[in-house]
Amino acid sequence: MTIFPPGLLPEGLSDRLPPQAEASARLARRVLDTVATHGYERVMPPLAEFEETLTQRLKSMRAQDLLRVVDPVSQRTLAFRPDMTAQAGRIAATRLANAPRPLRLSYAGPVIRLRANQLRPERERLQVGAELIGSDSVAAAVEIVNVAIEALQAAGVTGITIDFTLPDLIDSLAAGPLPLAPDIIEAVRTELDAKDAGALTALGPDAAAYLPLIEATGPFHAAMDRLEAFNARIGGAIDSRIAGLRAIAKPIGWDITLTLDPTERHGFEYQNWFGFSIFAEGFIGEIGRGGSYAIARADGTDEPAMGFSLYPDPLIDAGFGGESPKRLFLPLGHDPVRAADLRREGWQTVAALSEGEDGAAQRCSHWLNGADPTAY
Ligand SMILES: N[C@@H](Cc1c[nH]c[nH+]1)C(=O)O
Repeated sequence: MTIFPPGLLPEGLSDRLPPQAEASARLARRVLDTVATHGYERVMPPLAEFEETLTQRLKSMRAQDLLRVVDPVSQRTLAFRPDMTAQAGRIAATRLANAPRPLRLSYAGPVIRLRANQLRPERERLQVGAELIGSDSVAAAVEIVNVAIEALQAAGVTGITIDFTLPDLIDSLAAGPLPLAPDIIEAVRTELDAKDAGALTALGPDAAAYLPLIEATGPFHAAMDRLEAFNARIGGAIDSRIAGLRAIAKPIGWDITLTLDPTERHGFEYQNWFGFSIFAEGFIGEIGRGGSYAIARADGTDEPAMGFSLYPDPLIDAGFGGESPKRLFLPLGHDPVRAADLRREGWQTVAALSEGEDGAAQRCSHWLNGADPTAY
């Protein structure tokens, strides 16, 4: 039998220790508090569900991304949640089906994926987010993007970039003004993703019609001009998308960098007309994502929704959410009434249990010297 070293954890799973564990909770709290000021109310779905209920609700949530286990009790396959958006959708479609719309829900908790991605080796990540259920309008997008920005700013994040995308653009163009044979749609998507103009042209004239989309990428205003030129060439087929993007961008503060990548689809498996990625200066990869999507109702119809999720772990690693608490050592024989007063004033106290303990070694900045906290 293999003996496991007691400190060994499965690949991609790890502990958060002091002080990061507290920083993580604090950061989640700040985001939840910010979204609460905009009317979003918290739900706490379970860590695992029946695999079917997770995959059914959101179109194209792929079963192969899920970490699954067979439940000995129900004999059914359970899956750890990879994304709480699907669970908020399930709650909205079932237990809160009759709650008035729009329904504003928020959530925070760990999510688990089968495989880590190249940028981050963790399979478990903290996800904090908000979902606006009942609308996927431009007004809903404006609210969601701005609430996401405000939540990050409340957490102390600066240098924010929002990258807009139109996740179902290729599908809708292919079904309308720029027809593509079904067997080349995927190849067109791949080459647009790779921004490989040569390979796109090589797929034939139908595919080459999509070339201008490669150019319509980059800083928002310049990229939008190129997207508009493309739109003019296809008879205004994406007028409403363009108007929508412009309206969403308009109220965003000058301190936020806006970019456009209309064909970006990485991470947008279920979003439809609108998607966005959030980046922060100094961090590789996105720290959040959001967009519009459809939730399947029990009667088979769809309900529109819009939301965002943040993945704050890289921020926590970088020290966001950290605060140096005022930590006070209480020597043996201290005055407990005074200590209680000081706790009410915001001190964290560490009481000696035996003679000869060292408060500084307990990471205390001060010790209680009579009635006065005294710095070490
Ligand atoms: N949950 C999605 C983002 C999202 C929230 N709501 C809509 N989209 C993600 O993590 O990629």
